[in-house]
Amino acid sequence: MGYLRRASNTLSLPKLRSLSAINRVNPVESRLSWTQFGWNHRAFCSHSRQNSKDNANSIDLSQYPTERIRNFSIIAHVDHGKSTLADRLLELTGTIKRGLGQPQYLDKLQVERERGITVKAQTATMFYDHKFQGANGIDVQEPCRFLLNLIDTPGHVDFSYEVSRSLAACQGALLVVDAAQGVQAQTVANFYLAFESNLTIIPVINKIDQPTADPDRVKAQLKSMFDLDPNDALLTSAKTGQGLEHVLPAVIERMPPPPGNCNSPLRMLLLDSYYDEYKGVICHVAVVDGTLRKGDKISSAATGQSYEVLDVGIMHPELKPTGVLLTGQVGYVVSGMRSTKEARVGDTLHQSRSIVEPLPGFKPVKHMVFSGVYPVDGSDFEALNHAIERLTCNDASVSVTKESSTALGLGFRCGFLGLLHMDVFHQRLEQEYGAHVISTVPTVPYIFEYSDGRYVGAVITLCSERRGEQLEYTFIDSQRAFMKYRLPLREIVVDFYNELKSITSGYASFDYEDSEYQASDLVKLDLLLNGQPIDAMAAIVHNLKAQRLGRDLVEKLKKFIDRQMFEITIQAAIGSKVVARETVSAMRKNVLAKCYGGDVTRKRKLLEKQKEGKKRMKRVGSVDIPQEAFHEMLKVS
Ligand SMILES: Nc1nc2c(ncn2[C@@H]2O[C@H](COP(=O)(O)OP(=O)(O)OP(=O)(O)O)[C@@H](O)[C@H]2O)c(=O)[nH]1
Repeated sequence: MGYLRRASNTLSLPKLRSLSAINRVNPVESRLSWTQFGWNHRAFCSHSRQNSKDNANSIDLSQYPTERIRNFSIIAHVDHGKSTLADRLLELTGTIKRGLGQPQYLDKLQVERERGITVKAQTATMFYDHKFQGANGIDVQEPCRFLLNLIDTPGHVDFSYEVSRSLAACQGALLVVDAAQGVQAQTVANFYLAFESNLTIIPVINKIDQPTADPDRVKAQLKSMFDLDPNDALLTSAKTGQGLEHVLPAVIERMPPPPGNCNSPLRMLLLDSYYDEYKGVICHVAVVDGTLRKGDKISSAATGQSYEVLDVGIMHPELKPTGVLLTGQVGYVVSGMRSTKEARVGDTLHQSRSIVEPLPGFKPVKHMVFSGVYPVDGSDFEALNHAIERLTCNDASVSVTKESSTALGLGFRCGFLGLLHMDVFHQRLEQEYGAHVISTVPTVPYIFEYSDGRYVGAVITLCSERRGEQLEYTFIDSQRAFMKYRLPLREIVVDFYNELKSITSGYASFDYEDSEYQASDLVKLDLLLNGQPIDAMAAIVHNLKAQRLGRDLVEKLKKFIDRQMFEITIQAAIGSKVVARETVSAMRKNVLAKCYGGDVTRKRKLLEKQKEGKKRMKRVGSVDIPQEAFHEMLKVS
């Protein structure tokens, strides 16, 4: 027999074989000190004296120094029997009474019971009497009582974040595998989570009562896939109780006690939290170093906020106040946190008076699915806000940001670990908080890459349109390019900078210095109103651009000139050659207004007279050009 314990995160599986051999120590000399606990192929243990008489009110945690504590998780693929096994262990230790407890006691949420799956990791503290025996069956010592913290974890991949957080509080894990189904996808994923967390892994082949059970095949799989010694596997049936008596002794003998220094200043890892109507935010914590007592002043390393410890205790399996939590123990703390935002999962809590190095915390969550959540009735937005805040206190793996939709009004954009996680979140919102929501079609995150990749393409186009000559083009780094151009000054003075900023979303910066005069094919472009040149609007332009510019100028000027009693022609010309022309038509005075009926020749006479008058005005008339027209004309380049 042996156990698998990883010494470093970089260790490869084949190397583990020799490591497990190194870790085997002679058990005969063992006393109550983990460093002396050993393991022998023939060693066995006296199993439980049940502790059903354990009186919660008299729990004295000072009886349990770290060497008498074991923190372990149960991990497995979906439905391989974790929760059932957890129930049996709670019964075996008298933590819950047989038959009186509901099946899957630790699956407390309605959604868990309805769906028959675990979605929240749950912790329960058990007490168990154990005595070590030597190879010859002689007791090595008197039985002594151990404090065991069991964490039941979800099996579905969507909730693996719960598993990884739970493992942070453990030193060992029971890897449960269905004796008929063998190793499955989540068995592998969870094994590696535990392996990378440096945990001692004990394989438990469960459901051996099934007719199709084939424990030998599963043992071979465990050996070939994880290099776990087949002799280490425990064979159990959580249904019939077969083999269960070996589970807790194996936990005590093979798993190490929590590390940590009881004389160091307090450091606690915030594992989970939830909101209780009466007590406020209840935090689940693992005390890594030092001691926590009711009445202590503690601070959060993340927010710097301070709190007074109002209540402290263990989950046995319901909240049991103990007034203290010692190094290595897992329990709950009520500290008057008002908002769930204050209880940050992965945060380090410490005594306010001491300065400590924060614990590493947890890896950030990677959201895979996003969906909008809106109240069915828009006026319920605040109530939904409240419900989501409460629920995310208990499910830190959901990301929430406010958003608004034209059709649905104010709501939230939530990120989930998968579709089942999203579904469970919606169901919990409804069942636990009575919130009726509309959720939008789930979507996954995308990264957009614009087809031209960078802004440089647009900048090159702009510069060549402005008759630029490229002198230099280099990349400063993967994000930034440097370009040097020789550009005609006329092309950049007016709006080049604005255009550059606009096509690069403001990222490009621009500087220029004077270069010497250059020979160029230039012409003078005149603007004429009714044949008369307007000096102030004449421009020197490049010959190739003259016609287009002429057209632009003429069209633009037309917009600024009001209609008058005579027709106005606007022309652009290079010398005597007109390159563009527009006409502002005349306003027509109704000279026939007073002619009711009457002779048609009289009407014609009046119209002819009007035409003559207009010709005269056109010749002598002057056109008003507003000041802004001059300004705007400059912008046409
Ligand atoms: N025959 C047999 N059935 C078992 C045994 N252990 C558990 N089951 C059944 O297997 C099913 C799944 O058990 P659970 O304990 O809910 O499995 P789980 O691994 O906690 O499931 P998730 O929390 O969803 O991952 C239930 O119907 C149990 O009654 C066993 O030893 N033998």
